[in-house]
Amino acid sequence: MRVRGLTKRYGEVRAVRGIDLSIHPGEVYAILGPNGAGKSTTVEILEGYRRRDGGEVSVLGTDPGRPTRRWRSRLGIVLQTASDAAELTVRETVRHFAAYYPDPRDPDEVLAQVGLAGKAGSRVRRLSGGQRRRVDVALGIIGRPEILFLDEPTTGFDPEARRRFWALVRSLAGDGTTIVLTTHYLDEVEALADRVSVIAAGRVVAEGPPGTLGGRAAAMTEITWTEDGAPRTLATGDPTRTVVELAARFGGEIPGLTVTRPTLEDVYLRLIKGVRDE
Ligand SMILES: Nc1ncnc2c1ncn2[C@@H]1O[C@H](COP(=O)(O)OP(=O)(O)OP(=O)(O)O)[C@@H](O)[C@H]1O
Repeated sequence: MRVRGLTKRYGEVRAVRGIDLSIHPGEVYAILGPNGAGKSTTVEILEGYRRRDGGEVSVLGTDPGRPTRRWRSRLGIVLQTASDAAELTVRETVRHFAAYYPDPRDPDEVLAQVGLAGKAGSRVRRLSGGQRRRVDVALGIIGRPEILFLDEPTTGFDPEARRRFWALVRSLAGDGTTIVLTTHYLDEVEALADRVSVIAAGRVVAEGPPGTLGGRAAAMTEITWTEDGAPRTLATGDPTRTVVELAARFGGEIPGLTVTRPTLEDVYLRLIKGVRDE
């Protein structure tokens, strides 16, 4: 999947201002960014649901601006808003959608994968918000997509459902499905993404694996300890040496020692700070 110089405006709003992305087959790729950054617009253009103003886009070798039915059947999409709940049961709904695809997965297997086997006979309308979201995910994967787009997929999930969902994403990626994930949960990015791009004000401000995003691996580590009854803090790019020196000074145990590396959240907040919507 390749995007070069993508632009999109809505009247006066320049929602996407020249985005480049390369997403490799089988990769879990996360897109992070504040509300209104242009993530959904970008993803909807990739999905063939929104027209772009400029730039080049290729998804599975096709320009999403000229989508074909066959091409659409190779994509799985879980939109941000939950699907309308009809009077159908969960199993009926999933079976109904399976019929649209040339080589669908088994509906009951998919329901088990998303943790809805016990609700297969319930009407979708009667499900809780998080359970309905799982129906959306089931519909996203029923067609055995080569690329799965997940737009804030775990909103409303309880912690156990999120973990289960993460395992599902890993297993889909393990089977070779490319996953494009937009989310506001940084732990989700850390748990799942091979690479992440941070979009702010319609541009990519950083890209890389979560562990090294924005120079995270080399960023300053904060070391705190207690000395003469008072807390001490030191920021260092060489934490091991600092700890060794402190240990030598104290002749062993360092009182109250903590070593804190910057979290993905620290790095993310630094990256988007000061990006102006000019
Ligand atoms: N259909 C539309 N008509 C007019 N403006 C729009 C439309 N869709 C989005 N926008 C504007 O474009 C900008 C980018 O919106 P977009 O939905 O792509 O952001 P986002 O990064 O997905 O945000 P969120 O995290 O809130 O989902 C925002 O300023 C938004 O108000």
